[in-house]
Amino acid sequence: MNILDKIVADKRKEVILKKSITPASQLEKSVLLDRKTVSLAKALINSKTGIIAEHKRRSPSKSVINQNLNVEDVAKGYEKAGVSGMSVLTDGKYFGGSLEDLLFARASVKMPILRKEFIIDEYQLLEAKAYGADVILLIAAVLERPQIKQLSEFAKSLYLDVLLEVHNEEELEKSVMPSLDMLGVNNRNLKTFEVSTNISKSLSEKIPDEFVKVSESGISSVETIKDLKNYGYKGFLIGENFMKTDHPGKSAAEFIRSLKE
Ligand SMILES: O=P(O)(O)OC[C@@H](O)[C@@H](O)c1c[nH]c2ccccc12
Repeated sequence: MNILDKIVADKRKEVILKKSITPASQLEKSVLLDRKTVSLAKALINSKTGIIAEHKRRSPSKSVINQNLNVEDVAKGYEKAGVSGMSVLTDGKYFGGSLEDLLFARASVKMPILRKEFIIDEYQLLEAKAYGADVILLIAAVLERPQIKQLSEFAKSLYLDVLLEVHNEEELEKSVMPSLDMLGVNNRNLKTFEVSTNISKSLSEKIPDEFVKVSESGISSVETIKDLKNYGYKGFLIGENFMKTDHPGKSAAEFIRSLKE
């Protein structure tokens, strides 16, 4: 079994257990469920830089990245740096994140927040909204087209933006539908962890113009972003490059400063 299959198998068990503790009907009563969301897609269209900065403590590919930070400080630092949005990993077992991280990030900043999670069930979308997310991620590698349709339409009914992530042409072709807002190309293969920003370049022309294009993972230089902008990318998801430092907010601020030069 590859790592992605393992993560998803664990996620299915997790969702079943969570539903038995907190039923969906209870999540629907969350005070945050009526919250007005802010659109990441719109923020990216209106941004010169388009950085989406991630909170990620560890990952299966890198193990520990940074366990010493406070999510509220990271969120405030990113917002001060002028990023377009923040991504918060909520998977606990493989990424060391939690829904509490999402909630604390939400309480600290006004910018759009993405719940970075392996979504396989509508229940997780209710959770996303209930804990303060504005945007959800759907990963084409772990979903069939009918599920993508069902989950993205449910997300839209909650006024959440949808970022659909692909890694190859086949995933892109099976996924395109009107209920998506942004199409993300993951430069990292989630099964092998190989990283190459060339994947963003080669897939760019196959992404229909109505979707905001986002390039995800393995981005550590301003030059890479300047290059990817020529291929129509408006959003750039960066995790490790900021999180490996003692002050992710400060490194994001420096990064954005040099991107503007
Ligand atoms: O830390 P990086 O290489 O800058 O990558 C960030 C983000 O793209 C990555 O964490 C990610 C992209 N898609 C995912 C899906 C699940 C978990 C994590 C991810």
